Order: sequence, then structure tokens, then C-alpha cells
Amino acid sequence: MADEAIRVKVVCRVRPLNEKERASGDASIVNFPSPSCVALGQRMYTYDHVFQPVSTQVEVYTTSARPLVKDVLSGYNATIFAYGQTASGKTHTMEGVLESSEFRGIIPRIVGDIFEHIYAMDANLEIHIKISYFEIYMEKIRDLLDMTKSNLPIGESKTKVPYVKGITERFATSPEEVLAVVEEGKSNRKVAVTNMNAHSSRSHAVFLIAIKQENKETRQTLTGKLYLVDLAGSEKVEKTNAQGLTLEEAKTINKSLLALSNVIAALSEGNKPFIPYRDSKLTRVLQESLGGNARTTLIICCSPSPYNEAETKTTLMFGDRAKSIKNKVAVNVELTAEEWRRRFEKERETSQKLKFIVQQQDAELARWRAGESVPESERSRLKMKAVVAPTTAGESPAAVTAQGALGVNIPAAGLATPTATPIATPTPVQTRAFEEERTRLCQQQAEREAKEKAQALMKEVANCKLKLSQYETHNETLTSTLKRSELQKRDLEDSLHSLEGQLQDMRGKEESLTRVEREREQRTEGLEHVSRELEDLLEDAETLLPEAAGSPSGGHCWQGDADCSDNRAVQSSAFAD
Ligand SMILES: Nc1ncnc2c1ncn2[C@@H]1O[C@H](COP(=O)(O)OP(=O)(O)OP(=O)(O)O)[C@@H](O)[C@H]1O
Repeated sequence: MADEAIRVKVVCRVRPLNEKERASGDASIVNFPSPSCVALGQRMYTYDHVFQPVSTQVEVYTTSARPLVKDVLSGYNATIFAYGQTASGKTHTMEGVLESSEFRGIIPRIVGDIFEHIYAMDANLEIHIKISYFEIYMEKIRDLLDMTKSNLPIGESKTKVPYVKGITERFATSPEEVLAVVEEGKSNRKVAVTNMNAHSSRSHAVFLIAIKQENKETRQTLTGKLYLVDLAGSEKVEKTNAQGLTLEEAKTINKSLLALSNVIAALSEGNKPFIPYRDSKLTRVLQESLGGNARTTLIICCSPSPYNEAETKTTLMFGDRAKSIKNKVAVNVELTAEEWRRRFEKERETSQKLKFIVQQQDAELARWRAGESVPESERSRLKMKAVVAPTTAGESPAAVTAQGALGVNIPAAGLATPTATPIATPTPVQTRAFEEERTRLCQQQAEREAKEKAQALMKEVANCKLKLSQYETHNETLTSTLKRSELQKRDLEDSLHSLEGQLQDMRGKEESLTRVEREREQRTEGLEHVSRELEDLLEDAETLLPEAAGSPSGGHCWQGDADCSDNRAVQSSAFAD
């Protein structure tokens, strides 16, 4: 069965303000411009549907979950995730009050509907319903229906579908039995931990219903799996007053949600070759629900309280990204040997016809490409869709073509030899179909050229990126050299500064030396002057001595001699002058 691309459906539910929140102010989300739109701050967010605070449980169920009942019973896989911060209403939405007909959430309602459908189904069908319930906490998978299984591994089926190995599977034959299993799981979850609130906020609860239908006549089986997931609170661990948690624990708690965001981001980009499913247990277990074979609905739960505005915005953005994810769904059908053989024959026949059409069209396209105008009579007259898509039930597509729906009669043996095929005159409808086909081929060619151009551009971009990274490296080197030079400059400036200081000191010393020198010179000059005067005096004295020789003291001056002391006084005053 061909895969069908189905977008992940995203709905948003805004819960009402609780009493405490109401007492402390107005809600931050009040604007719902349309049934699929919600505004927060300046931004508007659009989803498949937005549920306002007044929405009821039955409204939420009818719009977001009920359509999946038929899908699961038709052999498709389906998943419903509830995402949002703690106390945003995830559990209220998924479980609600199990025993209240008004406040019951999605799980009890969907279980009820599944059984209603089953009770109305063909008596030839043998139906088995198996329930599993587990939680993922700190990257460990714990079976909520068998408390001895606290760290279950993940295995992979033959078709590469991950599953929890060794998980308990309970058979159920009525909604009451399923709900009893839900209650059992919930109470086990409570028993296992002392701090229920914090724990439930930080663990992911996964409820799985697997429905297998076996046709007693044909032995054909259909299997649909429904995952109902109440995710851990998406807020940062520190905001939940995570007491007694080590940093490692805090990181592990967030690991699954972070991995979920990364998987969603990678899938929403659409062209990523690698999706990091293996980064966490949650994304691994739910691999099929994200980009795989499942119809998936994501319910983003939002608090309207201004206190939670930042987290609400993150939640809205998470939902916005998830909108663009496309899953590839296919019915999980197991065929009997006879059906397999018939299908194989049919596929072989179809593939032979397709091969023939491709040959014809390739030949024609080659002629068009070579600039040749292919005459009407030589143009390809077969349409692929007519070969592939069945028209009436029970008729093989190949048979439809072979019967001449397009005016062509292809003998089975002659399929590989296109030249041997007789071509009838086409009707106007057929001509239009062929023209469309030709346009499609031309478009294909244009697309191919565009693709080549895109590839060349991508190469160019890659080159530019490489150059950019080289420039960046060079720039880094220059920056570090510049930094080094700056440091050297600063060192040199310091040295210069200290040398200038020393120079100034030396200049000061030089000035004082000059001053001292000048003083010394002045003193020397003074001394020379005195000595000159002394010499003059001596000369005078020598001139006066012969004259004094004629005096009574014979020219000598004696102690106690009054004239002599006068004489000395005269000499001293002469020196002083
Ligand atoms: N739409 C709603 N209408 C009325 N009450 C609601 C609604 N949504 C949530 N509540 C109430 O708000 C409280 C918190 O909701 P709930 O337990 O569902 O949050 P949660 O997101 O599952 O939190 P946690 O992550 O901690 O498990 C509950 O008392 C619940 O009954």
C-alpha cells in the first residue's frame, strides 16, 4: 500500500485562569481572532484549531481525537501528544476526571468510541485489544502495569519499528477493563514516588492501545496502534523549584523534551537527512509518531496567566514548528499467502507497463530536447496515472489500461518492444490528457534544469561558506596578532614612560650640577680676587718695610706694643677689603 503524506495536526488549548491567578490580575491571552488563531503580545499564532478557556472536554475530544478512532480501526497508527508547561492542563485534557461524564478527557472518551465501533463491526472480524502503560523518567522506561520492570530496553521490529521490549500487554474486552488498567497504572505511578506532583510533571506518561483485527475468512489482519502521551512539563526545571535535584538529574529530565524539540525542528525543516530520534528514549519510542507511519495530533496546552507568559510563548512556538511535519502513513495490513501472490502478479504487470511508458516518453522527450518537433502521430499516447491508479474496484490497473481506456491495446508479450505497439487515433479527451502529460514532461525538464541550477548554486554557496570560514580563521589569527601587538605596545609605552621619568630625574640632577659648578666658579673667582688683593697688600707691605726699618722697633712689631697692634689692625682691615 502506498504511503500517504499527512501533516501533523496541531491544536492549541488555553485553560481558564485559576482562582489564585484571577485574584492577581487579568489573563495575558484574551484575543482569539478566529477559531484557529490565538494572539499573545504582538504575535498571532495559527493552528488547526484553537480552544478557548470556555471550551469543554467534549469539544476538545470531538475536534482533536475522535477522527482518529476510524483511522486506528482502519489499520493506521495514531498518536496524540499533550505538550505544555506544568499545570497548563495536559492531564486534564488527556485523562480529565475519569468517572465524570462531563469532565472525562480524551483517553476515556476515545476508548469508549473504539469499543462502540468495534461492537458494530463485521462478525467475521476477530479483534484483539492490548493495553500497555509506561512512563519515561530520567531516561528510564518504567512499566506502570508491573512495578518490577523499572528500566525496560527499546527493541526494533523486523520492519525497523522501535518498541519497548518486555512491556506488559493487558488484553481488554470492554471500555471498563481499559479504564481499570488506566487506574491501575495511575496508582502505581503514585506509589512509586513520594512527591507525586513534581514527578508527574517531570515524567512522560505513555498509554498504548494496540488493536488487531483478523478476518476469519481471508485471514487478513489489520493492526492499528494508538499512543496517548501526556508529556512532562515543558518549563525549565529550575522554575519548578526542583528540590534535591543534582545538575545531572535536571539535565536528564529535560533531555527527552530537548530531544523532542530537536526532532521536531529537524523534521519541520523537511530536508534533513538525519533526524536525531536516538537522542532520547521518548523520541525513540515515538519515532513512528514523528515523521513516520502515524497520524499525529499535538495538543499544545497553554496557561493564560501573565506569570507564565514566557513559557506559553515557547509552547506556542513549539506548536508552530510542529505544524509543518509531514508523516507518511500506511495501513498496517498483513496479507494471506494467496493475497500476496495476487498482489505480486498485479505489481509485476503494472511495472512492465510503466517501463514501456517510460521508454516511449523518454524517446519522445529526447527528441523534444534535441529541438525536434515530434509530429502528433508519433507522440506518446500513454498516461502513467491510468496505469497506476485503479478505476473500478476489483479491476487491476493494468487490466484497465490493457482494455483500451486510452485506445491502446498492449499485448502482454509485446510490452518490452514499444515499436510493435499499434497506436489508435486519440479522442479529444485523450488528446487533452496527452497534452497535459507532455506539459508535465516539459515541466519535469524545466524542473530538472532548475534543480541543476540549484545544485550549482548550492555548490557555490558551499564554496562561499568555505571561503568565509577561511577568512574567519584568518581574521581570528589577525585579531590575536593584533591583541599581541597591543600588549607589546602597552609594554613599550610603559618602558617609555619610565625612561622619561628617569630622563627627567637626570635633567634635574644635571641642573643642580650646573648650579654647583657655577657656584664653584664664583667661589674660585672670589678666591682669586682675594688672593690678588693679598698679593697687592704683600707687595705694599714689602714696599713699606724698608721705610719702617728706620723706626725705634727696628721695623719689627712686638707683642704689647701699642703701635704694633694698631699696625696689625690696619693690615687686617686691608685684608678684609
Ligand atoms: N481546561 C481546563 N478547565 C478547567 N480546569 C483545568 C483546565 N485545564 C487544567 N485545569 C486544572 O488545572 C490544574 C492543572 O492541570 P493539569 O494537572 O492537567 O496540568 P498538567 O499540565 O498536566 O500539569 P503536570 O505537568 O504537572 O502534570 C488541574 O487542577 C486541572 O483540573
